[in-house]
Amino acid sequence: MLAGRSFAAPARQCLRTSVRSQQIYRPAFVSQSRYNSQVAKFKGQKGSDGKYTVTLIEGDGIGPEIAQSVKDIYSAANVPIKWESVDVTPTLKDGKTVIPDEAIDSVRRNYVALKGPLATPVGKGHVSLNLTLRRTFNLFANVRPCKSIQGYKTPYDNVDTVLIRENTEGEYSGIEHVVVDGVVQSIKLITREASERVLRFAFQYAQSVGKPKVRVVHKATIMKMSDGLFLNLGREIAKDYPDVEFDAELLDNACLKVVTDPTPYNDKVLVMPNLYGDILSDMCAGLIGGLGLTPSGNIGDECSIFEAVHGSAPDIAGKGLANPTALLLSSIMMLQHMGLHEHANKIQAAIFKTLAEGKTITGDLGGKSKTHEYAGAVIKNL
Ligand SMILES: NC(=O)C1=CN([C@@H]2O[C@H](COP(=O)(O)OP(=O)(O)OC[C@H]3O[C@@H](n4cnc5c(N)ncnc54)[C@H](O)[C@@H]3O)[C@@H](O)[C@H]2O)C=CC1
Ligand SMILES: O=C(O)CCC(=O)C(=O)O
Ligand SMILES: [Mg+2]
Repeated sequence: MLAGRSFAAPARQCLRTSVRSQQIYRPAFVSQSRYNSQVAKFKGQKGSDGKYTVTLIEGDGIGPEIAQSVKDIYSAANVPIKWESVDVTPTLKDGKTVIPDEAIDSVRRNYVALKGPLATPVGKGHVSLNLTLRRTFNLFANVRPCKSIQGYKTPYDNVDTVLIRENTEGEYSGIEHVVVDGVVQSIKLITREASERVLRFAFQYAQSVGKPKVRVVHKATIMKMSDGLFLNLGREIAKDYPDVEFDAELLDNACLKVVTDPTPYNDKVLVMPNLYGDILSDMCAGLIGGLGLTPSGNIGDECSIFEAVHGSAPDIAGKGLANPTALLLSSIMMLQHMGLHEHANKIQAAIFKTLAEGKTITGDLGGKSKTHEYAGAVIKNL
């Protein structure tokens, strides 16, 4: 049983099926020593009231509505967490748009944050605050698990994919300039350092959740140097993990195959450059019922920020229609990351029970319930 189990268990021990089945929403660390040092930090953060302080960025659009569900459920479940809400509305500093120092300091102090979606304007306007946060804290791996929800019928009953997205560079850096009028250049920056870091993370993640294979998803046929570097490093690093099988697949083919039949992807951890992970993770969400269901964790050495895969959903914001499950499952990843397994398991079970009952579910899943009604049903099932 997972509850109370330490990450300090040897990697091979983690391959036991009983543990594996419960680890889906749990991120792993690149090394046991890193995990141990993070847990030690969390433990050191426990206040005299027995509670841990966690930074909460409620975010834009549906953010405050779904964050409220998390707060209500956590309070009902007596999770020993005090939320420290911070505002990340960007300000101008030395002519640059920056996230306020109070927010940055809060995440640094608490080591862990739960984040609602942050909207990015198209074209002119501030740079993505999501990316700014990932870069500020060097959150190098974005773990995006996607698992079928029992009782919620989709064309596939057995989706269990895990995608790990390089989180700090690639096209997503948005390094662009006008060459001459009518010609713009966008630079895809790929470095050995960031690629190696996320690739090693993927192998160790595969070991810790008991998936026997790592697959690099790439387009090295076209981007021979950038994706070529990522792919070749994958091949090299695979030699250090002989118990994990390694292969590679072109991105376009992966898109076709995963929507045709996702089952062959269940035994693999997919690892890829930033933009590909962004797109493929929304596609995987579509396989299990949509963006209302898929969580993620941005993992770094010093801090980690957990957030849903989805954005601010302006089309339904402020109407009480949002499904808070994705943010809730992100918070489950967060609790596992903090070693609060018992609370994680209890809330996760209540979420899945509520979804399986199918009586009090939100519109995106074909139900009629409001966000707070669904949260209320989860609380009843705790
Ligand atoms: N990590 C983040 O904070 C992200 C932020 N964004 C930002 O979000 C904004 C809106 O982007 P969109 O392209 O509209 O993508 P979106 O993910 O916000 O919404 C796409 C579709 O999914 C639905 N949806 C998303 N989350 C849902 C939920 N929890 N419950 C029910 N339905 C849900 C929306 O109603 C919409 O129809 C943009 O400004 C974008 O930059 C987008 C993706 C991730
Ligand atoms: O930062 C943004 O605006 C989009 C981020 C996004 O789509 C993602 O992280 O999946
Ligand atoms: Mg995205």
